[in-house]
Amino acid sequence: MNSTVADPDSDYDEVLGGVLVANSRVVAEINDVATPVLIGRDPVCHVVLDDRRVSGVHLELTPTGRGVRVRDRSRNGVAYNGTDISEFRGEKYLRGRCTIRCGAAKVEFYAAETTTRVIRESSEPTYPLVGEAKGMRDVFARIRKIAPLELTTLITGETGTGKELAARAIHLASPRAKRTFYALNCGAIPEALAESILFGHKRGAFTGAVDNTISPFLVADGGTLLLDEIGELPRPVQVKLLRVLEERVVQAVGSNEARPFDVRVLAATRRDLDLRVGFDGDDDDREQILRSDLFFRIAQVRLEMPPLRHRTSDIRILVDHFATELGRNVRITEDGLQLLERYDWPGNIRELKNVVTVAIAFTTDGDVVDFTPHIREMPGKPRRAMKTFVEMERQYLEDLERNCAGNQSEMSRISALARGTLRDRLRKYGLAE
Ligand SMILES: Nc1ncnc2c1ncn2[C@@H]1O[C@H](COP(=O)(O)OP(=O)(O)OP(=O)(O)O)[C@@H](O)[C@H]1O
Repeated sequence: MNSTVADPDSDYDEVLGGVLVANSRVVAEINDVATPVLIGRDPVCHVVLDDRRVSGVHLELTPTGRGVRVRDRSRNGVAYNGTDISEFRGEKYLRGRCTIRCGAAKVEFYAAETTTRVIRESSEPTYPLVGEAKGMRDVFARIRKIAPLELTTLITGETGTGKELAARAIHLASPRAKRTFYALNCGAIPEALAESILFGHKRGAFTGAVDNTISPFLVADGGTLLLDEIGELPRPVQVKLLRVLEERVVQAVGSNEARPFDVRVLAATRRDLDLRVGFDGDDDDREQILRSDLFFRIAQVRLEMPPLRHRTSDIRILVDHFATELGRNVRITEDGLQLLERYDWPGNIRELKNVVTVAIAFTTDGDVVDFTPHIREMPGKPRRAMKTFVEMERQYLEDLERNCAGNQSEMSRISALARGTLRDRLRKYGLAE
C-alpha cells in the first residue's frame, strides 16, 4: 500500500529509529516514518498498557532525522528519564538509551545502531509544487484560499498531475501543518480488507487478524488524511465511510468502542467522478463509482490539477527543478527543451520526471543531455500541430467566457448551448465551480 507521511520535521534523507523494551522483551520497533508507534491503554495501540492513569493514546513515537520524536498526547503526561516531557514543550527527540514512563509503566528505548534511508519524496519542502504557468498560479491561489478552511476537498486531475503533492501543499499551508499528513491509497486496498484498513481492526476480529491495526483516521488525528483514488472504494465501504465522516467517530472492526477523531479529510481521484455519480438518488446503479451522498460529503470544495500539455511553459522550470534535485553537472540545450515541449505527456509530470531522471542518468558529467531516445520510447505521441476536439472545445469555452465576461446567459445565447449543458462543459474544464 502506498502510504506516505509529510512532516515539516522530517525533511531528511535518513531517519533514526529504535526499539522499545518492556519486561526485557522488545515490544515495538520504530522504523517507519509513515506509521508512528502508539503507546496507550487503547487496544488499537502498538504497545497496550493496562493502567487507568494511561490515556487511550498516551504517546506517539516517529523516526526522524533528529532521532525518534516523542509526542505527548496524554492527559497525565509522559516522563523522559524522570523529567516531565512538557518541559521540552511536549516533544522530545530520543537518541541513545533512555526510559519513558507513562502512568506506572516503564518502557526502555534503545536507538537503532544504523539509520534508515527514507525516500526524499516523503519529505517534500514546505511548498512542494513547482510551476509558474497561469494554470498553476490559479492552483496556488486556490490552495491558499482552501487551506485555512476546514472543508473537505476533492482534488481531481489526470494521472501524474500532482494531486498528492497538492494535498500536501494544502496541509502544509493549513493550521494543521505541524501535525501528521497521511495519504491512504484506496486504489491499492484489496476489497476484503478495505474496512479493516480504513477503520482499523482489533486483534482476532477475523481469521488472520493477528495484530491490531490502527485506522488512518486515528493516526492522522489532529492532522490531514488524504483518501487517494477514493472512487476505487467498494460501495458497501462507502456507506460506512460516509457515516464515519458525518459522525466523526471511528469504530475498529471487532471493537465496540467508537473513537472520536479530529481530521481534515481530502480526497483525490483521476476518474471523472462527476459523470459517474448518482445524482438522482438512484444509488443502486452499479455503473456509478461513488455514491452521490459520499461525493457531496467529500467534495465541499474542488481543486482541479491541469494536465502538463496545458501548461507546457512550465516544462523548463520543471526540468530545471528535477535536474537540480539530481545534483548532476550536465548540460540541457534549447533543442532538448523544445523537444520536450512538443511532446504531449500523457503521464504528465510523473512521466516528465522519469524522462529527465533517466536521460540524465545516461549522460556523463559535463555532456549535453539527449532526451530523444527516452521520448521515443514513451507511450504518448509527439504533439501534432492539429488540435484535438477536446483542446478546441476548451479553447472555444475560454474565449467565450472572456468575451462574455463570465456572463452565463450571454454565453448560452452565443454558443446555443442550454444553460445546464454549458455549465457542465465549463465545469469539465475547470472554468466554473
Ligand atoms: N508541480 C509539481 N512540481 C514538482 N513535482 C511535481 C509536481 N507535480 C507532480 N510532481 C511530481 O510528479 C510525481 C507525481 O505526482 P503525484 O503523485 O502527486 O501525482 P498524482 O496526480 O497524485 O498521480 P496519480 O493520479 O497517478 O496518483 C511525483 O513524483 C511528484 O513529486
